[in-house]
Amino acid sequence: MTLPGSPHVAYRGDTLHVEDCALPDLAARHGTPLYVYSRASMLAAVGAYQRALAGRDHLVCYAMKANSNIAVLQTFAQAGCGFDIVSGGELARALAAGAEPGKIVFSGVGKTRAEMRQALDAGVMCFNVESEAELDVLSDVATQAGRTARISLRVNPDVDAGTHPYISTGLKGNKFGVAHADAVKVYRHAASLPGIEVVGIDCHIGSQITESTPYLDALDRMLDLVEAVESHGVRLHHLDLGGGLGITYTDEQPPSADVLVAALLKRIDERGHGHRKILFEPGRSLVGNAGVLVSEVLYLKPGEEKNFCIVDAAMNDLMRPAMYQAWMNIVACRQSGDQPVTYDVVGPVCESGDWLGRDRPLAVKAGEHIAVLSAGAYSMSMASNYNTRGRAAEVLVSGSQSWLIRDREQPSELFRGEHLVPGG
Ligand SMILES: Cc1ncc(COP(=O)(O)O)c(C=O)c1O
Ligand SMILES: N[C@@H](CCCC[NH3+])C(=O)O
Repeated sequence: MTLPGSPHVAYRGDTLHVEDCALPDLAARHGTPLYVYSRASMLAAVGAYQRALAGRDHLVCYAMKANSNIAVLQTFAQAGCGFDIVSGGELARALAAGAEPGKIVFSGVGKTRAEMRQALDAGVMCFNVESEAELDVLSDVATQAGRTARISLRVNPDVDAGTHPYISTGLKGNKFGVAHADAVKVYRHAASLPGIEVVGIDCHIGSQITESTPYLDALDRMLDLVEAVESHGVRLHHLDLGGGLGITYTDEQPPSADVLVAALLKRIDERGHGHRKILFEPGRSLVGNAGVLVSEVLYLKPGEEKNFCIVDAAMNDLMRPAMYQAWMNIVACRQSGDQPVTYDVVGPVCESGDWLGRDRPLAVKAGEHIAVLSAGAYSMSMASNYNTRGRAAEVLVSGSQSWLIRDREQPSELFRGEHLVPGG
């Protein structure tokens, strides 16, 4: 039976599989909560971008904040991707996974001097600079290091991405990027600074975007700027169109990556910019539908107003429902013929906000497993240790093969760096 999301996550008979691996078997082998990812799903997703960009100078930089397990990064590095990073920690992870430094772009509004130095020493392709103040500091750090920082400005195009306010980034009121109206001035300043080489322009308007129109509007605003900047003699070699393409959690129908990229390339060509290198920074659309979170049903608790299905995964494992009221599909790993009951699916954490799904029809018993679908992006990467809960294990699947790509965190690891005070 097919489910919304990835074709690689599907029922075979009554049992939910990721590719050829049955989820109850993986749960029995590795315990729960357990994240399971389909490699074929990730490769298909990145392939759609790459095919649409074939024949032109391009780079798909996976926005690794979506899912930063090093085996996931390795998968994308081997597929030819670069990476969009936002911290020194992400740089270290990307390099550990085999990323080519020359394919890394460094985004983020609050890069520290130490992170800038680390990235310069590694030889990243480009810093996506988000303010004039950051530009001055980067010039200083690069000059002191005797290096040149290649930069693009992240421009805030003031376009409404039509998504959740917490994940919209391209409006005037957002903290991200340089205001469109200031960009020419800031580019001219950049071009005058020692240790700085201007190489591109960048924009990222938000996440879980389900329409092409905001992208086309932002692109037009960017191309206007490119023309204005170049009229002042500052050359821009690449256009980085950011990430943000949405996925299907339930009934959303975002454009496919092929369709979106084709529409953007058409506009770029029509406006005479087809010679430029094109970058994208997709995160969610490469990994979101590739992952599931498998959890064991601990207790079924009938209530006066609600029935609760208490599972062993909680908001610390998967924060999206609590944080954004995000709706994520929850299904039984083994379908039974029993009549479904409507439950709030909740975890063991001591917060009323600790829920994974509300009012969900499920036919499950204690000891059986449920799976939260489309949990490959912003799920494990946002997990915390709240309530001193070790983070989940992770498994990568390819066909009938599976690899444990992250051990379950043990309680002793959680207070390893803490210290008792003397004489207490
Ligand atoms: C600068 C930047 N690039 C790329 C992304 C990836 O976004 P998404 O996962 O929605 O594709 C993000 C996160 O929204 C971002 O902040
Ligand atoms: N964490 C958000 C997306 C954030 C995008 C970060 N730039 C989500 O789960 O939807």
